[in-house]
Amino acid sequence: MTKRIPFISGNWKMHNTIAESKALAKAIADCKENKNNADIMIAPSYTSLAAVAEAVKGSKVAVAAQDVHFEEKGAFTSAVAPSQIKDAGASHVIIGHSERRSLFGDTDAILNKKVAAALKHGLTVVFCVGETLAEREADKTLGVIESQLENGLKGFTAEQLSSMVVAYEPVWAIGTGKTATPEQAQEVHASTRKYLSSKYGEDFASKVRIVYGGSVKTDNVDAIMAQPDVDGALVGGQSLVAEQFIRIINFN
Ligand SMILES: O=C[C@H](O)COP(=O)(O)O
Repeated sequence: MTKRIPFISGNWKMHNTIAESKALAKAIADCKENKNNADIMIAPSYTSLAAVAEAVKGSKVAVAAQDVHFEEKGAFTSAVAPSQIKDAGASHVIIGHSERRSLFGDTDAILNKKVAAALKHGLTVVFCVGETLAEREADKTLGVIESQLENGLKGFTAEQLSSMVVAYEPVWAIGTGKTATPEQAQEVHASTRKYLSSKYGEDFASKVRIVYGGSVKTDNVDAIMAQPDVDGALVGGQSLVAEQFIRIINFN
């Protein structure tokens, strides 16, 4: 079995001033404790991207934007282009977060264009999928996730997607304190890997990292990370406190 490097990421959402972001980023970058040798990524607000990229320079911490627009440049008030994200020092981008899907109208078709734009500029894509509570209760979870992957990633080859990370984030577990049980997470991760294998081949599926997000905390990360198909975490709330995020990076 391929050994996948754990991927522990923090999505700071709409939090922190530039000064606060710099301090948090520095505290994470300066911490030499990384016993799982995990890849680490943090996603500050656009306003803090450049300062955070500067603060973590030379460390193992990668910087991500929380979204990207698909156009190269032009009259798109408030949008940020992939080249601008790169220019600010980010190497990664989160695409398809459920808050983007539900609050800002990002459809599968829009997300597909965002993935294309990000890949064109060499950004590593963290592609988010996940079901709502109603969808889970209607037993539609696996179908919903397959359709988000199918439509969001339409047209790309395994080679193009080779650096992509998939984040499974059940919408009902985000910021609610409700976490999927390790078994629930494992079930979805395993079925997602199976789907990716049927689409992009076994080699791709054995290497792609599928991370879990949704109320990951210091007290549940160990059990979640113990699941064979869970390769990391996308952490919201607890990524805003250096001590907690560092504990999550150093899961047991
Ligand atoms: O991107 C992160 C997720 O939305 C999880 O957020 P949370 O850890 O606050 O539930």
